[in-house]
Amino acid sequence: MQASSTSASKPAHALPSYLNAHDLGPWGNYLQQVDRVTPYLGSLARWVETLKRPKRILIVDVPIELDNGTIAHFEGYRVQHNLSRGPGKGGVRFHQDVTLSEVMALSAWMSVKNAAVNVPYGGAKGGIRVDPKTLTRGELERLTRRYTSEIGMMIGPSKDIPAPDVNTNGQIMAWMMDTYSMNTGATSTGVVTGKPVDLGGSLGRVEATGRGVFTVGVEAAKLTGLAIQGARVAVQGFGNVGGTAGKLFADAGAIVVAVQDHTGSIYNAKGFDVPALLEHVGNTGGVGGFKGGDKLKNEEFWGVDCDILIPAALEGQITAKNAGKIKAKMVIEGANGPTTPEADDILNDKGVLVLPDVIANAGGVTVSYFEWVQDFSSFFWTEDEINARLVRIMQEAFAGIWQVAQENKVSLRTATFIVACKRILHAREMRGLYP
Ligand SMILES: NC(=O)C1=CN([C@@H]2O[C@H](COP(=O)(O)OP(=O)(O)OC[C@H]3O[C@@H](n4cnc5c(N)ncnc54)[C@H](O)[C@@H]3O)[C@@H](O)[C@H]2O)C=CC1
Ligand SMILES: O=C(O)CCC(=O)C(=O)O
Repeated sequence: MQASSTSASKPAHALPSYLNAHDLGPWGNYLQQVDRVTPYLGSLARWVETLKRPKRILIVDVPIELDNGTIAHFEGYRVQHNLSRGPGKGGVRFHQDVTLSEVMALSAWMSVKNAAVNVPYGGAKGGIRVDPKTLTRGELERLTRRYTSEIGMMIGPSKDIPAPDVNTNGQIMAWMMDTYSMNTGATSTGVVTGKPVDLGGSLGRVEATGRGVFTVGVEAAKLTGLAIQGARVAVQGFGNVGGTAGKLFADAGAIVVAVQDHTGSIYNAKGFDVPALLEHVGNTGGVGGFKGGDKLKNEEFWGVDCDILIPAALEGQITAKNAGKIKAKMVIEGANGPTTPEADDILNDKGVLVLPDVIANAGGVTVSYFEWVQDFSSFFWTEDEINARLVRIMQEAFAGIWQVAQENKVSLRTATFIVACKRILHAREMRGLYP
């Protein structure tokens, strides 16, 4: 039977207007990545629309009293993109530029990442549109607690488990855990991960994302014949992820020649003293003003002569404008979504190997998974055990993705999406649609 003109003009998969546009910043970039994987999904392609719509979006008003007595209102979000493989999992970002499009994309990349390393989670992400550097400690605590109460209906150890992301850390997670526990009447350590070790946190979680970046970098270097000893490394973002990755590469004999963060860009052709740079960042809040190198213009950072480039700051940093300048042989995405689809194509055409976020920065959530498991059993592992398990999971996942990329002659990003999206959609298919 032929479709009627009404049903033909209104396809069953028409997207809600707020999800549709390819120019929706990070969410638009994510949609393009899904379009690229669809031809490789076989019969599961009929479920692909699932990936193009977040399951739940919560927008909350977060009012707090500032120290000066005024009431300030902040916009907060929690998005659960997909829950087919398990509870939602993903960090919380405090940043003045947070938008719904960004949180939607970050939650979707969590779904893909969690499936890529096969941890039993769906994908979620949260954020508050705030510059936390403008708040006092008391204001930050009140903001965190109010936000946690506002999203309380969505989170829980078996529902959705937040964790740290940009500008959030163990202290924020401790306040979130405490607020949720007070509201539910029972201490619930498993409601967030990335907590301080004394509150049910896991050894190794702080360094886990950077360690994962390093691990996949080493694996890819072995496969492509790039020597880590003496390799020149440039890092954008020298916080939790970039700082740890930079240190691990330096410890392995690489030289970190350029670093950029929100306070500026610096360069040292002989390589920075990375522990001294980390100490400077710890004391001053950024790399700007570090004496052990020369100042670099921010736009010059991308053209620095290096072998490995690690974007570890925010989305949309490598674009059609600067991708052509990149000299690195390998880009390891510590950040989520640092490369636009257009830049991806430019790098691919230049023969630059891109290790995509959805596998390269999966070390953090992998150790978050270990933390959650340890919290449930109240039995804690040694740091050596954690690091060994992390490295094994990252190596095995990366080897599988590498093979899929070779077999299908596709980029590592599309290969990671093939592996992950098949797992998500297979779970979706097996669960069925009706309650
Ligand atoms: N913390 C984690 O476990 C994970 C983080 N990620 C991703 O890694 C990236 C960095 O996160 P974290 O290191 O946790 O955050 P962080 O807050 O510790 O560090 C962020 C870094 O980005 C820099 N930055 C901010 N704006 C910048 C700008 N306009 N230009 C250059 N640098 C800028 C900051 O100066 C800082 O060095 C984010 O994309 C995050 O989503 C991914 C997986 C896990
Ligand atoms: O540790 C987690 O649960 C998630 C970390 C995160 O937000 C990410 O991988 O982007």
